[in-house]
Amino acid sequence: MRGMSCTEVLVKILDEAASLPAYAHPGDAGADLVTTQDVELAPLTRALVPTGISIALPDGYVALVHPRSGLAIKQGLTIVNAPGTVDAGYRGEIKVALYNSDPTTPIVLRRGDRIAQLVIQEVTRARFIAAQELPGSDRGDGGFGSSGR
Ligand SMILES: O=c1ccn([C@H]2C[C@H](O)[C@@H](COP(=O)(O)OP(=O)(O)OP(=O)(O)O)O2)c(=O)[nH]1
Ligand SMILES: [Mg+2]
Repeated sequence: MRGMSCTEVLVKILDEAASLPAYAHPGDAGADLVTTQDVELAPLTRALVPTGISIALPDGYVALVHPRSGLAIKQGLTIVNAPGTVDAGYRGEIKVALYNSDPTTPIVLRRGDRIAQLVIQEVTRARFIAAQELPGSDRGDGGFGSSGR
């Protein structure tokens, strides 16, 4: 069986509460990110939360900031712009736009809590070419439920 490929990514730690993104299990796609701030999210509010790291991705890669499903299901914690896009050239601190989707219960996060996960992926860039006509396809312009439930 083919193993998962592995790419070196330089990480700068910016805060004492931060650490290298960590995979909980061998084979995991998502490496957990922590918050370096205490955060209290009132119901139906959002906040941009620092992770205490910046990274240098090789060209041709992207880091996607995904929610953690446990926090999402148990507390309603999600990410407004999920998945967040960290461009290869970005050298600033990675931040997470957290959202408390629960209508009644605040969410309390403590410095060092794992709040999101980073998925590293190879990407293709397009050379966009303006065209008057597009080649036909089986789907055509059907979408938005056109195939039925
Ligand atoms: O969840 C996220 C999303 C983005 N970023 C950082 C890295 C990314 O490279 C940069 C810009 O993100 P994006 O392109 O999504 O935001 P924008 O609103 O288009 O801003 P910009 O004009 O800076 O591209 O912000 C994060 O730290 N976390
Ligand atoms: Mg942008």
